[in-house]
Amino acid sequence: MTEIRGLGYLRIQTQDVARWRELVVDGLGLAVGSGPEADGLYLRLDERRARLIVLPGETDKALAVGWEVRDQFALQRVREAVEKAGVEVEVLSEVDASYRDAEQVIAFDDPNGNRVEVFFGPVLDHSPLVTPHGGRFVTGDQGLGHVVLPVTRFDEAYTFYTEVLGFLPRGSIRLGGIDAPPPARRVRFMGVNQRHHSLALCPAPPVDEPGLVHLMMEAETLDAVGQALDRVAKLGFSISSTLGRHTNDKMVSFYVRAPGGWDLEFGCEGMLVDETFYTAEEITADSYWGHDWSDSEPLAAFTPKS
Ligand SMILES: Cc1ccc(O)c(O)c1CC[C@@H]1C(=O)CC[C@]2(C)C(=O)CC[C@@H]12
Ligand SMILES: [Fe+2]
Repeated sequence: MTEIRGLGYLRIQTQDVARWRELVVDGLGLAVGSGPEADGLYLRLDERRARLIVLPGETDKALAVGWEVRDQFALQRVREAVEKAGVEVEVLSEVDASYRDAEQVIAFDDPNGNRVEVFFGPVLDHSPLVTPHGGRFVTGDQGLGHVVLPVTRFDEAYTFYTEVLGFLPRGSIRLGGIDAPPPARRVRFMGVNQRHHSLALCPAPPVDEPGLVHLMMEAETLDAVGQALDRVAKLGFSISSTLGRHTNDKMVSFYVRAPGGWDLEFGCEGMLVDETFYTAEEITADSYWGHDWSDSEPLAAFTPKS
C-alpha cells in the first residue's frame, strides 16, 4: 500500500491573480484564506490553511503538487523509495516547510519534470470557513480533489507514480476509443484513498512550461455545481466542457478554462471506492451524458513547442 493519503495542495503561478480570484472565489465559491506571500491568493475549502495557492509571477505554470502522508515515518519511507529509484530528493528547510503550511516537506521532480512535494503535518485554520456563496466541499479523507498531469514520457511517469510512490491503478480510457489502431494510448487514473482518482496521467506532446490538464474540486451538492456553472459563465470564463456524468467515478461535473490555459473541473457525487472489492476497469466512454468538449480551446499542455 502507498504511504500517500491524499492530494494535499496545489500551488500555481499566474500572471493574473485578480482573474484567478474572480474564477475561484466569485465563480466557484472557494473561501479566501491567508498565507505568507502578501500578494498571493490562498484558497480554503476546509480546515486547512490553504488547499489551492495562487502566486503572482511572470508566467502561468504549476509550481508543485503536494501529496500528504501520515507522519514523519511515512515521509521517511517515501524519501527512501524515491532515492532508491535514483531520483534526487530535496528536504526542505523548516522555513520552506512552514511557507507550505506543513511540518516537513520533501521535494523532487517526476519523470516528466513536474515538481512533486510530499509532506506531513498540515497546519490548520480553525476560523469558520466563510465561503462567498455558502458552498461546502468534499475533502477530508478524500483529499483536495484530483489533478490530471500531461505527460510526455508516459510509461516512465506511470511506473514512477505506481511502483515508486505506490499509487493504485484505478482504470483507464483509451484515447481515440477502443477501435483506434495500436499502440493504445491511455489516460490512466490512480487513487490513494476512497476518492476514485486523486491523479490521472494523460499522454501529451512536449511543451515549454510543464502544466496541468486540470484540477478537480468537489462540491457537496449538485445545486452548488450548477450555481457555480451559472456564475463562471456570467463572469465571462469559457466553459471547456458542459455538465456531464463520468462513467468511472460517477461524478457530475463541468470544466472551466482558467487563466494559464488549463481547466478546473468542478463536480459532485463522486463515488467512494472500497478497495476490498475494487478492480481496475477500462471505460469506453468518458461520460454517460454531457461533457461536450466541442467548443473548447486546445489546452496549453496539448499545444506543442513551436
Ligand atoms: C474520462 C474522465 C473521467 C474522470 C475524470 O475526472 C476526467 O477528468 C475524465 C476526463 C479525462 C480527459 C482529460 O482530462 C483531458 C481531456 C480528455 C482527454 C478528453 O478530451 C476526453 C477525456 C479527457
Ligand atoms: Fe477529472
